[in-house]
Amino acid sequence: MTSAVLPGAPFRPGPRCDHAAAWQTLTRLWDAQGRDLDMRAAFAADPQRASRYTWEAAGLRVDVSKQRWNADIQAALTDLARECALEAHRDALFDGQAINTTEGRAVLHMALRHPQRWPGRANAEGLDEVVAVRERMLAFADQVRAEGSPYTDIVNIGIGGSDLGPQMVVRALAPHTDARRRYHFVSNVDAADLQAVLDQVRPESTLFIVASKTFTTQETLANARLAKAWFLREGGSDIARHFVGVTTNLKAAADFGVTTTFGFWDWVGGRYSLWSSIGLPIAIAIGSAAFRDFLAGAHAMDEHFRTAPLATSLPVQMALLDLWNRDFVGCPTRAIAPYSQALQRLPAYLQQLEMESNGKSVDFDGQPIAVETSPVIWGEPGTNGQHAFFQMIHQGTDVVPVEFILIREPDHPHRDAHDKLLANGLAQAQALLQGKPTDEARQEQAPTASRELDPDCLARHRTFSGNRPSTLIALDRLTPARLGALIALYEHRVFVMGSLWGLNSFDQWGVELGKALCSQLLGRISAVREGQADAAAGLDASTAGQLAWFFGPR
Ligand SMILES: O=P(O)(O)OC[C@H]1O[C@H](O)[C@H](O)[C@@H](O)[C@@H]1O
Repeated sequence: MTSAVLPGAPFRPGPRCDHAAAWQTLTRLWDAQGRDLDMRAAFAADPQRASRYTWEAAGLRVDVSKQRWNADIQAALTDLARECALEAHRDALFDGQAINTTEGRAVLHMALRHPQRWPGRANAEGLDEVVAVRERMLAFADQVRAEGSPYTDIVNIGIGGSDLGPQMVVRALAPHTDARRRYHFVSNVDAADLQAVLDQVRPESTLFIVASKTFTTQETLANARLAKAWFLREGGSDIARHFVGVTTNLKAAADFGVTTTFGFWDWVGGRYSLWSSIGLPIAIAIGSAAFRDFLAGAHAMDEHFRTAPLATSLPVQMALLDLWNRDFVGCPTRAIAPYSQALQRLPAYLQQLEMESNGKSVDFDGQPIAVETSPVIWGEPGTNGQHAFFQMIHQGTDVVPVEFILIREPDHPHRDAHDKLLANGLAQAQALLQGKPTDEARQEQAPTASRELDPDCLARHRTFSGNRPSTLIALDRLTPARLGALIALYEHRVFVMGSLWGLNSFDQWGVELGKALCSQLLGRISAVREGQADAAAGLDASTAGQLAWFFGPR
C-alpha cells in the first residue's frame, strides 16, 4: 500500500538538549547534588519520597523513587524538555507531520490503536482504510480460530519488527490464547530455525503468515520460499489457503504468490508495527475481542501522553530519567528484568525498539550529537538473571539501572511460587538501594573456606556499595490491555528520549551497509567456488582470508 504524507506544516525540531540553557543547570546540579546523591539519605530525609515518585497511568504503576534524582533535578529535567520544545514535537507527531525527516514520513502507529478513524489533522494516505483493514484482519483471525478450522499450527515468517513484537506478545499472553493451536516464529536466515518448525507441522493443518513491511527482506523471503517448497513437496495443494501475506508492498506479496494479504502503510515503522496487520498472529492467538483490549490499553497510554502535563507524564518523566542516567550518571547500559516468564521476550523486543530507534550519532540537521545516546538494552526474566549476571549489577564497576517489571496476580494457581517470585524482585531492588557496608560485612561469619583470609580483605569482597538505581513497573495482571499500555509507554518514552537528543528515532540507516555488503559477498562466494582468481579483489585481507577458508577448495 503506497502512502506519503500529504503536504502540511513542515516539521522543525526544537533545540537539542545539550544546546539548552537547562543543560547547564543540570550540569551544575550534577556537580552540586547528583554526583553524591545518596538515595538512602534521601529516603530518610523525605518520608513522602516513595509516594512522590510513584505514578500511575493507563493501569500501570511506576515507582521511580529508587533513582538518583531529587526534586531539583526533576524540575531541571522537566525544564529541559520544555526548552527543547518537546510538546511541539509531540503535537507534530500526533498531527501526522513528517517527523521522520530522512524518509519524509509521518509516524502514526497510534492511529492503528485508535478505536475510530484517526481524529487528528493528519492526512497521511491510508488513514481512511485503517478501520476497514483492521476489521478484515480480525474477521480472518476469528475464522482461523473458529470451530472446525483446519489450522493447528500458525507459523509467522518475519524478522525484526515483523517478528519480535508479535512473538513477544503471543508468548506474554499465552494464558489468554487458544490452546488448540501452536504458534511458531521463524526469523533467522539460518534454515535450522525454519527446519525445527517444519519438523513439527503438517501442510494440511498449517497456516504460514509471511510478514514483511517491505516484502524485500532477504531472510523472510528465503524462509518463505523454503516453506513454500516444503509445503508442495509434502503434498500441500492449496497455497492460497495456507499462505497469507502481511505487508505494505501488496505487489511483491502477489508476485510471491499469496492471494490473501493484509496491508498497512509506510507511516508505521517496522518496530512500531505490531498494532497493524503485523499483529495477525496475536489476533489469531487471543481473538478479536482481546486484540481490541490490547489496542485499547495502548490507546489509553496515547491519550495520557498526548494530554498530561510534562511534569506528570509517565513516558516523559521516565525518558528524562533515562537521559539523566545516560548523560549525567554515566550509565552505558540499562537492564530489563521482567519477573515474569511470560515476558521472556520483552528484553529482545525492547532492544530493537530502543537501540534501532535511538542508536544514532547525528541530529536532525546531520550534525554530530555531543552527548551519549541510546544505552545498550539487555536483560532476562527474573529470577534467572539473578543467578547469572546480577553479580555485576550489584558489585561491578558500571552502574546499571535495572527496570523491574512485577505482576501482582499470577495467571496460574501456584500462589506460593508467585510470592517467591515477587519477593525476589523486590529484594533485588532493595539490595541495590541499601547495599551492605564493609563494617556490616566484617561482622558476618565468614564462610569456612575463607577463614584463612585477612578479614578486612574478605569484608571488602562482601561489601555492596548500594545506592544503585532501579525502577519498578507494577501491573495488577498481565492482561492484553495492560500489555498494550506497557508497550505504548516504552514507545513514547523512546520518542521523548530521541526528541531530547535531537535525533530521528524513526529511521534505521545503520542496518543498510551490512545488507549491501552481504549481497556483494554472495556474488564473491559464487566466484570463489568457481575458482575465479580475482574473486576477493579489493577486499580487506581479513575478509578475503575468511572467504578462502569458508568457501575455497579444502
Ligand atoms: O518487515 P520487513 O520489511 O521485512 O523488515 C524487517 C526488519 O528489517 C530491517 O532491516 C529493519 O532494520 C527493521 O526495522 C525491520 O523491522
